[in-house]
Amino acid sequence: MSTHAPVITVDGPSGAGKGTLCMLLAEKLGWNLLDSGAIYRVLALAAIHHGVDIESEDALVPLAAHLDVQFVAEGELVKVILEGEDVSDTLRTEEVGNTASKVAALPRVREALLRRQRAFSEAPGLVADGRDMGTVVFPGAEVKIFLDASAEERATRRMNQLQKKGLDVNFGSLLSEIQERDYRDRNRAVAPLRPADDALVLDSTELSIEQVLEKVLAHIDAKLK
Ligand SMILES: Nc1ncnc2c1ncn2[C@@H]1O[C@H](COP(=O)(O)OP(=O)(O)OP(=O)(O)O)[C@@H](O)[C@H]1O
Ligand SMILES: Nc1ccn([C@@H]2O[C@H](COP(=O)(O)O)[C@@H](O)[C@H]2O)c(=O)n1
Repeated sequence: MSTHAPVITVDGPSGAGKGTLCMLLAEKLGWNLLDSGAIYRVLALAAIHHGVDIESEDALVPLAAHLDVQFVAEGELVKVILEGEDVSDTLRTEEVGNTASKVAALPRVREALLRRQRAFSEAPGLVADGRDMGTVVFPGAEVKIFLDASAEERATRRMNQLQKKGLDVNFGSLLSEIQERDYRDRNRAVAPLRPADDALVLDSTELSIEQVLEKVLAHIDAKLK
């Protein structure tokens, strides 16, 4: 017998702080966590490794359907293992993010990844991070958040994040990569990035991580009580 597990969805553009918020929520509630972007990134990386044409939906669908990927929790971090190899760091590069957004625009690829994402919904509950969590993957979710921030603020956050890792980055190119990815994600024909009709839309441009968490927890309390 399957039991219903509650779901909180957090959608929004790249660098808005979804991953950070979802990790804190999952930790606080003791719920499962789905980083759906990581699944699209893994597919992009698998396509690169296997020399699969990222514009060929026919070639990508079987790869998506049979992705050999494991998410292994290690303390606060989640290691991503693709075909036996730890790809956690490679996965986070802007190049892989950009390729992911290209493969994510293909309808049959998205369809092939749906079941894998829905399988994360298990007791006691799920916090799901992505672009179409509230609109397509979990339309019946109990709580839906759409987290936004200006492109300039998101590029600044990404630059600080990469600089902390010791990487040399250029603000202008980061900003144009973010804008290019936003445009593709918002304008694709299938599952475009947009807030669900019943989502709380939160602009975090002027908010700290703690302020975002406080507002979201108050909304969750109100919705789940
Ligand atoms: N409200 C905030 N204020 C300042 N920095 C923030 C805020 N929220 C998140 N950050 C920082 O911004 C960076 C990007 O955040 P995060 O990875 O959570 O974004 P994301 O929306 O999940 O991006 P992506 O969709 O590309 O994975 C991180 O370094 C994080 O610490
Ligand atoms: N539900 C989702 C999640 C992600 N994508 C696409 O993957 C790209 C990478 O996502 P990150 O969250 O890891 O940055 C993103 O730009 C989207 O194109 C998606 O389509 N649906």
